[in-house]
Amino acid sequence: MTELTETRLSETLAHMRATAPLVQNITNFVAMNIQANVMLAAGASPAMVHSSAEAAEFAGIAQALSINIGTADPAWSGAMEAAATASVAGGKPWVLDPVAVGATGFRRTLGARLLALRPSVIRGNASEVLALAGQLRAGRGADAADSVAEAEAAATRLALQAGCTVAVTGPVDFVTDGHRAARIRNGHPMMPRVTALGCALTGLVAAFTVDQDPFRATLGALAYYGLAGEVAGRSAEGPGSFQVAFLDALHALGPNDLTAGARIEEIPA
Ligand SMILES: Nc1ncnc2c1ncn2[C@@H]1O[C@H](COP(=O)(O)OP(=O)(O)OP(=O)(O)O)[C@@H](O)[C@H]1O
Ligand SMILES: Cc1ncsc1CCO
Ligand SMILES: [Mg+2]
Repeated sequence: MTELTETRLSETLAHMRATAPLVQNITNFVAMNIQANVMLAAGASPAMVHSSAEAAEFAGIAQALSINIGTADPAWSGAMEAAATASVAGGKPWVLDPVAVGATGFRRTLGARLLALRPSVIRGNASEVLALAGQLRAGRGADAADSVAEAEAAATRLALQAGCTVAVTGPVDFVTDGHRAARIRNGHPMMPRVTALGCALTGLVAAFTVDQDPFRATLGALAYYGLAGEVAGRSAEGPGSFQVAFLDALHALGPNDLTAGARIEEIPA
């Protein structure tokens, strides 16, 4: 049994639930509420702490950190860098969500500065991963304008250059640490119709990385998330009821459901 079988990946959810990790999130104004609710429904303990007065200090307390540049400004960017630095100094994982990183000079500079602070995982859509890897892409604001397949090579290069795991999400997700790679075929087309579900996933990935191999933890988090989307999609009548059903599904699903429902395609090295 390889380390990427559905059964082994379901252990990453069991571990996250048993740990209920305290995760600091420096996220955007749009995502704050849904991200905290997603993380609570999944079994993690989120704290939204972004002030430069306390972000670095709190990173010393939290078990993991997620940083999202969706609505960053110069006051926040200093807190982001200080928190990431403290997290790395404490030997803890941190996860970067480079929202619309190709859109403006401010985002490109901030993205590069955060990348230099050695995230454990980068989670973005195809346009964001292409832009962060140096292939300039505007995306459409926070939404992807490129396919996941187009970003796979850039993701692999970025993972090797930055020494981290890179997750590209979309209709099919791609995850690599530069040496191992896999695709995840779970998910539902309603997911990009609800704002900030990608941002919320980034916080969840941070929770999964606590005391777990970042590559396997990311795969487990993405398969679980996509499966919850499938369950929600069965009863939802539109984006509004989907969001409610999605939180319920995150709460209801367990490791055995992941073993039964995860659709992972391991890509030979
Ligand atoms: N068309 C789709 N079909 C199935 N699942 C999808 C689809 N698009 C996105 N997803 C899933 O939605 C989740 C969020 O990924 P997405 O790529 O939409 O993030 P994002 O673009 O960063 O979102 P946001 O910026 O709004 O937070 C992932 O679990 C992904 O697998
Ligand atoms: C819509 C939006 N704008 C800035 S951040 C954000 C949330 C999705 O990334
Ligand atoms: Mg996003």
